[in-house]
Amino acid sequence: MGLLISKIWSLFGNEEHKLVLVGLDNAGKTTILYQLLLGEAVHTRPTIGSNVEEVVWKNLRFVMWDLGGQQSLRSAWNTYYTNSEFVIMVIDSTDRQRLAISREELHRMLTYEELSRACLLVFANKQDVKGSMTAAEISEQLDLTSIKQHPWHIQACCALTGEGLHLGLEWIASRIKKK
Ligand SMILES: Nc1nc2c(ncn2[C@@H]2O[C@H](COP(=O)(O)OP(=O)(O)OP(=O)(O)O)[C@@H](O)[C@H]2O)c(=O)[nH]1
Ligand SMILES: [Mg+2]
Repeated sequence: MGLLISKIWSLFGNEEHKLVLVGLDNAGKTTILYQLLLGEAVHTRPTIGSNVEEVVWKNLRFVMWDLGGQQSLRSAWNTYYTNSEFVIMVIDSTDRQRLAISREELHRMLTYEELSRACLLVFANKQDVKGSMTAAEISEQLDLTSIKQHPWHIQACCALTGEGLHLGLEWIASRIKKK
């Protein structure tokens, strides 16, 4: 009965979906969060701790946790994992040098029991910058095809204009429907 009620409840779009935005410092997580919330690029500062906002899109309600990506803050990411349905990893597509660090952080993160049922969306951000890596290149460097336990998807985007962000949300919505 409880399950039936929650299913009907979700049909009306009243269910909240928890997402965590992770990625190295300067990747563009906070810019993405506020672009989705406000439809504009805001001026950001490095996040110390986290930002949390409710983003309503179509008939879906997301609670988005944007976590600080500086090295000293990454060890605290796991304190946000409980009940997260989606992990959004944001990559600065201009930052070739630190892609290996992103790969390590990503694969370490996916070993957490709290995320065993989570889906992964990777945003290949900063596509407006000339010479930035393509989503295909990033996918290969992050070794995404080795991820078998989590549905995943990579989406090229530009947080400054918002281009690509809603395509990412479309994928998330498609995963919610499959649940
Ligand atoms: N050119 C370009 N710059 C971007 C884009 N997205 C974000 N930026 C810039 O990148 C810088 C860092 O953005 P933030 O959103 O603060 O990065 P963050 O991932 O939240 O960083 P931390 O909070 O330190 O983890 C800012 O100067 C943004 O304006 C993008 O798509 N293109
Ligand atoms: Mg930030």
